[in-house]
Amino acid sequence: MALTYQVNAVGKLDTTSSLNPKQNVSMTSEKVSVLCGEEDEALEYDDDEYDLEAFSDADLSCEDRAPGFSDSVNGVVKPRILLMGLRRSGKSSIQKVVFHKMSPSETLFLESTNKICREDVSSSSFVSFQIWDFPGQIDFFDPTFDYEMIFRGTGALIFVIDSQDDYVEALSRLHLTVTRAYKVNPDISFEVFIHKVDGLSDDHKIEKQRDIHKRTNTDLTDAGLEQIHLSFYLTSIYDHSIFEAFSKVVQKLIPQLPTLENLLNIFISNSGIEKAFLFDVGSKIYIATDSSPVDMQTYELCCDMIDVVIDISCIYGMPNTEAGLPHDKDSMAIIHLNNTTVIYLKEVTKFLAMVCFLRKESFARKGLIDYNFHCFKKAIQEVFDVRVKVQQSRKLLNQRRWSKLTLTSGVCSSTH
Ligand SMILES: Nc1nc2c(ncn2[C@@H]2O[C@H](COP(=O)(O)OP(=O)(O)OP(=O)(O)O)[C@@H](O)[C@H]2O)c(=O)[nH]1
Repeated sequence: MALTYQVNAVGKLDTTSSLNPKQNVSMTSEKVSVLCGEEDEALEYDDDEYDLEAFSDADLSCEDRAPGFSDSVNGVVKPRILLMGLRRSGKSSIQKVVFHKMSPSETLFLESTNKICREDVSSSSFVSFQIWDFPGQIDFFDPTFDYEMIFRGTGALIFVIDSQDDYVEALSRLHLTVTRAYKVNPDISFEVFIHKVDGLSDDHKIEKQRDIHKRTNTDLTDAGLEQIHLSFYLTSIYDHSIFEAFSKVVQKLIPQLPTLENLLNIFISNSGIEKAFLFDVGSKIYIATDSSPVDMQTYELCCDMIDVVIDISCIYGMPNTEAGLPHDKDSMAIIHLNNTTVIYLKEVTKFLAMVCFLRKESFARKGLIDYNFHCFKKAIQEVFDVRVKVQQSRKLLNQRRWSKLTLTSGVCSSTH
Protein backbone atom coordinates (compact mmCIF):
# COMPACT_ATOMS: atom_id res chain seq x y z
CA MET A 1 0.00 0.00 0.00
CA ALA A 2 1.41 3.37 -0.92
CA LEU A 3 -0.07 6.49 0.59
CA THR A 4 0.60 9.69 -1.30
CA TYR A 5 -1.09 12.90 -0.37
CA GLN A 6 -0.39 16.56 -0.26
CA VAL A 7 -1.41 18.93 2.51
CA ASN A 8 -1.29 22.68 2.16
CA ALA A 9 -0.48 23.89 5.62
CA VAL A 10 -0.36 27.44 6.82
CA GLY A 11 2.72 27.74 8.93
CA LYS A 12 5.81 29.80 9.36
CA LEU A 13 9.18 28.16 9.33
CA ASP A 14 12.45 29.97 9.65
CA THR A 15 14.56 28.48 6.90
CA THR A 16 16.82 31.48 6.61
CA SER A 17 19.39 30.09 9.03
CA SER A 18 22.33 28.95 6.98
CA LEU A 19 22.70 25.22 6.93
CA ASN A 20 25.98 23.77 5.91
CA PRO A 21 25.31 20.19 4.97
CA LYS A 22 28.79 19.61 3.60
CA GLN A 23 30.64 19.81 6.86
CA ASN A 24 32.15 16.63 8.26
CA VAL A 25 31.23 14.58 5.22
CA SER A 26 33.30 11.53 4.59
CA MET A 27 32.67 8.41 2.57
CA THR A 28 31.78 5.49 4.77
CA SER A 29 30.44 3.01 2.31
CA GLU A 30 31.17 2.16 -1.29
CA LYS A 31 27.51 2.24 -2.13
CA VAL A 32 27.29 5.87 -1.11
CA SER A 33 29.43 6.87 -4.06
CA VAL A 34 26.45 6.32 -6.34
CA LEU A 35 24.63 9.31 -4.83
CA CYS A 36 24.50 11.88 -7.61
CA GLY A 37 24.01 15.62 -7.56
CA GLU A 38 24.01 16.71 -11.19
CA GLU A 39 21.28 14.81 -12.94
CA ASP A 40 17.83 16.23 -12.89
CA GLU A 41 15.68 13.49 -14.23
CA ALA A 42 13.42 10.90 -12.70
CA LEU A 43 15.09 7.50 -12.67
CA GLU A 44 13.28 4.23 -12.67
CA TYR A 45 14.15 1.56 -10.13
CA ASP A 46 12.56 -1.27 -8.30
CA ASP A 47 12.11 -0.15 -4.72
CA ASP A 48 10.96 -3.56 -3.52
CA GLU A 49 14.30 -5.10 -4.31
CA TYR A 50 15.69 -3.89 -0.99
CA ASP A 51 13.57 -5.38 1.71
CA LEU A 52 14.62 -3.74 4.93
CA GLU A 53 11.66 -5.20 6.79
CA ALA A 54 13.48 -8.48 7.07
CA PHE A 55 15.73 -6.77 9.58
CA SER A 56 13.04 -5.01 11.58
CA ASP A 57 10.84 -6.12 14.40
CA ALA A 58 8.47 -4.43 16.78
CA ASP A 59 8.19 -5.40 20.38
CA LEU A 60 6.84 -2.96 22.88
CA SER A 61 5.63 -4.53 26.04
CA CYS A 62 5.75 -3.65 29.69
CA GLU A 63 6.88 -6.47 31.86
CA ASP A 64 6.32 -6.69 35.54
CA ARG A 65 8.63 -9.62 36.02
CA ALA A 66 11.92 -9.39 37.77
CA PRO A 67 14.80 -8.11 35.70
CA GLY A 68 17.08 -10.71 34.16
CA PHE A 69 19.83 -11.20 31.64
CA SER A 70 18.21 -13.60 29.20
CA ASP A 71 19.02 -11.31 26.30
CA SER A 72 22.71 -11.96 26.52
CA VAL A 73 22.04 -15.65 26.00
CA ASN A 74 20.42 -14.86 22.64
CA GLY A 75 23.37 -12.74 21.68
CA VAL A 76 21.20 -9.62 21.47
CA VAL A 77 22.31 -7.43 24.31
CA LYS A 78 20.01 -4.44 24.41
CA PRO A 79 21.38 -1.31 26.01
CA ARG A 80 19.52 -0.45 29.17
CA ILE A 81 18.11 2.97 30.02
CA LEU A 82 17.26 3.54 33.68
CA LEU A 83 14.63 6.07 34.72
CA MET A 84 15.36 7.21 38.27
CA GLY A 85 14.33 10.09 40.50
CA LEU A 86 12.23 10.95 43.51
CA ARG A 87 8.59 9.91 43.86
CA ARG A 88 6.13 11.80 41.64
CA SER A 89 8.92 13.42 39.66
CA GLY A 90 7.31 12.20 36.43
CA LYS A 91 9.26 9.04 35.44
CA SER A 92 6.30 6.83 34.50
CA SER A 93 4.60 9.74 32.73
CA ILE A 94 7.66 10.20 30.51
CA GLN A 95 7.69 6.53 29.58
CA LYS A 96 3.95 6.41 28.91
CA VAL A 97 3.87 9.59 26.82
CA VAL A 98 6.93 8.77 24.70
CA PHE A 99 6.41 5.04 24.17
CA HIS A 100 2.69 4.42 24.71
CA LYS A 101 1.17 7.51 23.12
CA MET A 102 -0.59 8.36 26.38
CA SER A 103 -1.91 11.92 26.34
CA PRO A 104 -0.18 14.12 28.96
CA SER A 105 -3.44 14.85 30.79
CA GLU A 106 -4.03 11.11 31.33
CA THR A 107 -0.82 10.88 33.36
CA LEU A 108 -2.61 12.70 36.17
CA PHE A 109 -4.26 9.37 36.97
CA LEU A 110 -1.10 7.23 36.97
CA GLU A 111 -0.58 5.23 40.12
CA SER A 112 2.73 5.32 41.93
CA THR A 113 5.18 2.65 40.70
CA ASN A 114 6.02 0.17 43.47
CA LYS A 115 8.34 -2.22 41.64
CA ILE A 116 10.85 -2.02 38.80
CA CYS A 117 9.01 -2.00 35.48
CA ARG A 118 11.07 -3.28 32.58
CA GLU A 119 10.10 -2.62 28.98
CA ASP A 120 11.67 -3.69 25.69
CA VAL A 121 11.69 -1.15 22.88
CA SER A 122 12.74 -2.57 19.53
CA SER A 123 11.20 -0.47 16.80
CA SER A 124 13.96 -1.20 14.32
CA SER A 125 17.40 -2.70 14.21
CA PHE A 126 18.81 0.67 15.21
CA VAL A 127 16.31 1.54 17.93
CA SER A 128 16.54 -1.31 20.37
CA PHE A 129 16.87 -0.91 24.11
CA GLN A 130 15.25 -1.62 27.45
CA ILE A 131 13.76 0.96 29.77
CA TRP A 132 13.66 0.27 33.48
CA ASP A 133 11.30 2.50 35.41
CA PHE A 134 12.30 2.56 39.09
CA PRO A 135 9.98 3.30 41.97
CA GLY A 136 10.81 6.67 43.56
CA GLN A 137 11.51 5.26 47.00
CA ILE A 138 14.25 2.79 45.98
CA ASP A 139 16.89 2.43 48.68
CA PHE A 140 20.50 1.75 47.69
CA PHE A 141 21.33 0.57 51.19
CA ASP A 142 18.68 -2.14 51.06
CA PRO A 143 20.68 -5.43 50.85
CA THR A 144 18.00 -6.98 48.58
CA PHE A 145 18.62 -4.29 45.95
CA ASP A 146 21.51 -5.52 43.81
CA TYR A 147 22.49 -2.18 42.28
CA GLU A 148 25.82 -3.49 41.01
CA MET A 149 24.06 -5.99 38.77
CA ILE A 150 21.71 -3.28 37.51
CA PHE A 151 24.35 -0.63 36.77
CA ARG A 152 26.73 -3.09 35.14
CA GLY A 153 24.53 -3.53 32.05
CA THR A 154 23.32 0.07 31.84
CA GLY A 155 23.89 2.34 28.85
CA ALA A 156 22.20 5.51 30.11
CA LEU A 157 20.83 6.67 33.44
CA ILE A 158 18.13 9.33 33.26
CA PHE A 159 17.60 11.12 36.55
CA VAL A 160 14.33 13.07 36.64
CA ILE A 161 14.08 16.19 38.82
CA ASP A 162 10.73 17.89 39.41
CA SER A 163 11.51 21.54 38.69
CA GLN A 164 8.22 22.68 40.24
CA ASP A 165 9.22 21.25 43.60
CA ASP A 166 12.03 21.96 46.03
CA TYR A 167 14.95 20.02 44.53
CA VAL A 168 17.42 19.89 47.44
CA GLU A 169 16.57 16.26 48.26
CA ALA A 170 16.55 15.34 44.58
CA LEU A 171 20.08 16.72 44.15
CA SER A 172 21.49 14.71 47.04
CA ARG A 173 19.79 11.59 45.63
CA LEU A 174 21.21 12.39 42.21
CA HIS A 175 24.69 12.68 43.68
CA LEU A 176 24.34 9.37 45.52
CA THR A 177 22.98 7.59 42.43
CA VAL A 178 25.59 8.96 40.05
CA THR A 179 28.58 8.23 42.31
CA ARG A 180 27.40 4.67 42.98
CA ALA A 181 26.65 3.98 39.34
CA TYR A 182 29.97 5.47 38.17
CA LYS A 183 31.95 3.26 40.51
CA VAL A 184 30.26 0.15 39.08
CA ASN A 185 30.23 1.25 35.44
CA PRO A 186 32.11 4.41 34.34
CA ASP A 187 30.74 4.06 30.77
CA ILE A 188 27.17 5.00 31.70
CA SER A 189 25.97 8.28 30.19
CA PHE A 190 24.33 10.35 32.90
CA GLU A 191 21.35 12.40 31.75
CA VAL A 192 19.48 14.81 34.02
CA PHE A 193 15.93 15.77 33.00
CA ILE A 194 14.91 19.00 34.72
CA HIS A 195 11.29 18.09 34.30
CA LYS A 196 7.84 19.76 34.42
CA VAL A 197 9.25 23.05 33.10
CA ASP A 198 5.89 23.83 31.47
CA GLY A 199 4.93 25.85 34.54
CA LEU A 200 8.04 28.06 34.39
CA SER A 201 8.87 31.23 32.48
CA ASP A 202 11.84 31.14 30.07
CA ASP A 203 14.05 33.14 32.46
CA HIS A 204 13.10 30.90 35.34
CA LYS A 205 13.93 27.75 33.33
CA ILE A 206 17.44 28.97 32.50
CA GLU A 207 18.00 30.07 36.08
CA LYS A 208 16.96 26.64 37.43
CA GLN A 209 19.14 24.81 34.95
CA ARG A 210 22.15 26.97 35.84
CA ASP A 211 21.57 26.47 39.56
CA ILE A 212 21.14 22.68 39.30
CA HIS A 213 24.17 22.42 37.02
CA LYS A 214 26.32 24.43 39.43
CA ARG A 215 25.26 22.56 42.55
CA THR A 216 25.70 19.07 41.08
CA ASN A 217 29.13 19.91 39.68
CA THR A 218 30.23 21.41 42.99
CA ASP A 219 29.10 18.24 44.80
CA LEU A 220 31.00 16.05 42.34
CA THR A 221 34.14 18.17 42.57
CA ASP A 222 33.98 18.04 46.39
CA ALA A 223 33.80 14.25 46.14
CA GLY A 224 36.83 14.22 43.82
CA LEU A 225 34.72 12.99 40.90
CA GLU A 226 34.87 15.99 38.55
CA GLN A 227 35.53 13.64 35.62
CA ILE A 228 31.86 12.52 35.67
CA HIS A 229 29.97 14.29 32.92
CA LEU A 230 26.27 15.04 33.34
CA SER A 231 24.05 16.27 30.48
CA PHE A 232 21.08 18.49 31.37
CA TYR A 233 17.77 18.87 29.51
CA LEU A 234 14.73 21.03 30.22
CA THR A 235 11.75 18.76 29.66
CA SER A 236 7.98 18.59 29.84
CA ILE A 237 5.46 16.02 28.66
CA TYR A 238 3.22 18.89 27.54
CA ASP A 239 5.44 19.81 24.56
CA HIS A 240 8.03 18.23 22.28
CA SER A 241 10.94 18.79 24.65
CA ILE A 242 10.62 15.32 26.17
CA PHE A 243 10.83 13.66 22.73
CA GLU A 244 13.84 15.76 21.79
CA ALA A 245 15.64 14.96 25.04
CA PHE A 246 14.89 11.25 24.69
CA SER A 247 16.14 11.34 21.09
CA LYS A 248 19.50 12.63 22.28
CA VAL A 249 19.73 9.97 24.99
CA VAL A 250 18.89 7.16 22.55
CA GLN A 251 21.33 8.47 19.92
CA LYS A 252 24.21 8.03 22.36
CA LEU A 253 23.35 4.31 22.46
CA ILE A 254 23.46 3.79 18.69
CA PRO A 255 26.98 2.71 17.73
CA GLN A 256 26.27 3.34 14.04
CA LEU A 257 25.36 6.99 14.65
CA PRO A 258 28.44 8.53 12.94
CA THR A 259 27.79 6.38 9.86
CA LEU A 260 24.12 7.36 9.75
CA GLU A 261 25.04 11.04 10.12
CA ASN A 262 27.57 10.80 7.32
CA LEU A 263 25.03 9.13 5.06
CA LEU A 264 22.50 11.87 5.81
CA ASN A 265 25.12 14.57 5.15
CA ILE A 266 25.93 13.05 1.79
CA PHE A 267 22.25 12.61 0.95
CA ILE A 268 21.25 16.21 1.67
CA SER A 269 24.27 17.82 0.06
CA ASN A 270 23.58 15.98 -3.19
CA SER A 271 19.83 16.55 -3.20
CA GLY A 272 19.44 20.26 -2.41
CA ILE A 273 17.88 19.45 0.97
CA GLU A 274 18.38 21.77 3.94
CA LYS A 275 17.73 19.39 6.81
CA ALA A 276 16.95 15.69 7.14
CA PHE A 277 15.97 13.57 10.13
CA LEU A 278 15.73 9.82 10.46
CA PHE A 279 12.76 9.13 12.71
CA ASP A 280 11.48 6.17 14.61
CA VAL A 281 7.85 6.72 13.61
CA GLY A 282 6.24 5.02 16.60
CA SER A 283 7.98 7.04 19.29
CA LYS A 284 8.83 10.23 17.31
CA ILE A 285 12.41 9.84 18.48
CA TYR A 286 14.88 10.94 15.82
CA ILE A 287 17.74 8.51 15.72
CA ALA A 288 19.98 10.61 13.48
CA THR A 289 20.15 13.88 11.62
CA ASP A 290 22.72 15.62 9.43
CA SER A 291 25.42 17.70 11.08
CA SER A 292 23.66 21.09 10.81
CA PRO A 293 22.11 22.34 14.07
CA VAL A 294 18.61 21.24 15.09
CA ASP A 295 16.15 23.93 16.04
CA MET A 296 13.11 23.08 18.13
CA GLN A 297 10.65 24.51 15.60
CA THR A 298 11.90 22.23 12.82
CA TYR A 299 11.74 19.23 15.12
CA GLU A 300 8.17 20.12 16.17
CA LEU A 301 7.11 20.39 12.54
CA CYS A 302 8.53 16.91 11.89
CA CYS A 303 6.57 15.50 14.84
CA ASP A 304 3.39 17.20 13.63
CA MET A 305 3.92 15.76 10.17
CA ILE A 306 4.37 12.25 11.56
CA ASP A 307 1.12 12.68 13.51
CA VAL A 308 -0.69 13.78 10.34
CA VAL A 309 0.68 10.79 8.41
CA ILE A 310 -0.29 8.33 11.13
CA ASP A 311 -3.77 9.85 11.55
CA ILE A 312 -4.53 9.87 7.82
CA SER A 313 -3.08 6.37 7.42
CA CYS A 314 -5.26 5.11 10.26
CA ILE A 315 -8.37 6.56 8.61
CA TYR A 316 -7.70 5.78 4.94
CA GLY A 317 -4.85 3.26 4.88
CA MET A 318 -5.32 -0.47 4.62
CA PRO A 319 -4.01 -2.17 7.75
CA ASN A 320 -0.81 -4.03 7.11
CA THR A 321 -1.79 -7.41 8.53
CA GLU A 322 1.78 -8.52 9.11
CA ALA A 323 2.79 -5.68 11.42
CA GLY A 324 -0.68 -4.33 12.28
CA LEU A 325 0.36 -0.88 11.08
CA PRO A 326 -1.69 1.32 8.75
CA HIS A 327 1.44 2.56 6.98
CA ASP A 328 4.28 0.64 5.36
CA LYS A 329 7.68 1.10 3.77
CA ASP A 330 6.16 2.73 0.65
CA SER A 331 4.21 5.41 2.52
CA MET A 332 5.17 9.00 1.82
CA ALA A 333 3.76 12.47 2.37
CA ILE A 334 4.46 15.98 1.11
CA ILE A 335 3.46 19.18 2.90
CA HIS A 336 3.87 22.59 1.23
CA LEU A 337 4.17 25.40 3.76
CA ASN A 338 3.21 28.94 2.74
CA ASN A 339 6.81 30.16 2.98
CA THR A 340 8.12 28.13 0.00
CA THR A 341 9.32 25.34 2.27
CA VAL A 342 8.41 21.75 1.49
CA ILE A 343 8.47 18.94 4.06
CA TYR A 344 8.92 15.55 2.50
CA LEU A 345 8.42 12.32 4.46
CA LYS A 346 9.41 8.93 3.09
CA GLU A 347 9.39 5.63 4.88
CA VAL A 348 12.74 3.87 5.03
CA THR A 349 11.38 0.74 6.72
CA LYS A 350 8.05 -0.01 8.38
CA PHE A 351 9.31 1.76 11.48
CA LEU A 352 11.84 4.31 10.26
CA ALA A 353 11.03 7.37 8.17
CA MET A 354 13.11 10.16 6.73
CA VAL A 355 11.71 13.69 7.07
CA CYS A 356 13.36 16.35 4.89
CA PHE A 357 13.08 20.14 4.74
CA LEU A 358 13.77 21.78 1.41
CA ARG A 359 12.87 24.78 -0.70
CA LYS A 360 10.19 24.64 -3.38
CA GLU A 361 12.82 25.14 -6.13
CA SER A 362 14.79 22.13 -4.93
CA PHE A 363 11.66 20.01 -4.76
CA ALA A 364 11.24 20.54 -8.51
CA ARG A 365 14.04 17.96 -8.81
CA LYS A 366 12.02 15.27 -7.03
CA GLY A 367 13.34 12.57 -9.36
CA LEU A 368 16.88 13.23 -8.22
CA ILE A 369 15.84 13.30 -4.55
CA ASP A 370 14.01 9.99 -4.92
CA TYR A 371 16.96 8.40 -6.66
CA ASN A 372 19.36 9.60 -3.96
CA PHE A 373 16.92 8.40 -1.32
CA HIS A 374 16.97 4.98 -2.97
CA CYS A 375 20.78 4.95 -2.73
CA PHE A 376 20.60 6.10 0.89
CA LYS A 377 18.25 3.21 1.64
CA LYS A 378 20.65 0.76 0.04
CA ALA A 379 23.56 2.12 2.08
CA ILE A 380 21.50 1.84 5.27
CA GLN A 381 20.74 -1.75 4.41
CA GLU A 382 24.45 -2.46 4.33
CA VAL A 383 24.81 -1.02 7.82
CA PHE A 384 21.88 -3.22 8.93
CA ASP A 385 23.54 -6.25 7.32
CA VAL A 386 26.75 -5.79 9.26
CA ARG A 387 24.82 -5.47 12.50
CA VAL A 388 22.73 -8.55 11.81
CA LYS A 389 25.89 -10.56 11.01
CA VAL A 390 27.57 -9.43 14.23
CA GLN A 391 24.46 -10.37 16.22
CA GLN A 392 24.23 -13.78 14.57
CA SER A 393 27.85 -14.65 15.26
CA ARG A 394 27.46 -13.47 18.86
CA LYS A 395 24.38 -15.65 19.22
CA LEU A 396 26.24 -18.66 17.85
CA LEU A 397 29.15 -18.06 20.19
CA ASN A 398 26.86 -17.77 23.21
CA GLN A 399 24.95 -20.92 22.25
CA ARG A 400 28.23 -22.84 22.03
CA ARG A 401 29.30 -21.48 25.42
CA TRP A 402 25.98 -22.51 26.94
CA SER A 403 26.03 -26.02 25.50
CA LYS A 404 29.61 -26.45 26.77
CA LEU A 405 28.53 -25.29 30.24
CA THR A 406 25.53 -27.64 30.28
CA LEU A 407 27.73 -30.51 29.15
CA THR A 408 30.29 -29.83 31.89
CA SER A 409 27.66 -29.59 34.64
CA GLY A 410 26.02 -32.80 33.28
CA VAL A 411 29.36 -34.65 33.49
CA CYS A 412 29.93 -33.33 37.04
CA SER A 413 26.56 -34.46 38.31
CA SER A 414 26.93 -37.95 36.81
CA THR A 415 30.31 -38.46 38.53
CA HIS A 416 28.86 -37.58 41.96
N1 LIG B 1 3.07 19.83 34.86
C1 LIG B 1 3.61 18.64 34.59
N2 LIG B 1 3.23 17.56 35.29
C2 LIG B 1 3.82 16.37 35.00
C3 LIG B 1 4.80 16.25 33.98
N3 LIG B 1 5.19 14.96 33.92
C4 LIG B 1 4.49 14.29 34.87
N4 LIG B 1 3.66 15.14 35.52
C5 LIG B 1 2.73 14.82 36.61
O1 LIG B 1 3.48 14.38 37.72
C6 LIG B 1 2.71 13.43 38.48
C7 LIG B 1 3.57 12.24 38.86
O2 LIG B 1 3.90 11.53 37.70
P1 LIG B 1 4.40 10.02 37.69
O3 LIG B 1 4.79 9.71 36.30
O4 LIG B 1 3.42 9.11 38.32
O5 LIG B 1 5.68 10.10 38.61
P2 LIG B 1 6.72 8.95 39.00
O6 LIG B 1 8.05 9.59 39.08
O7 LIG B 1 6.59 7.79 38.07
O8 LIG B 1 6.22 8.57 40.44
P3 LIG B 1 6.51 7.21 41.30
O9 LIG B 1 5.94 6.09 40.51
O10 LIG B 1 5.80 7.44 42.59
O11 LIG B 1 7.98 7.11 41.49
C8 LIG B 1 1.49 13.09 37.62
O12 LIG B 1 0.37 13.75 38.16
C9 LIG B 1 1.82 13.65 36.25
O13 LIG B 1 0.67 14.11 35.54
C10 LIG B 1 5.16 17.43 33.24
O14 LIG B 1 6.00 17.43 32.33
N5 LIG B 1 4.54 18.60 33.61
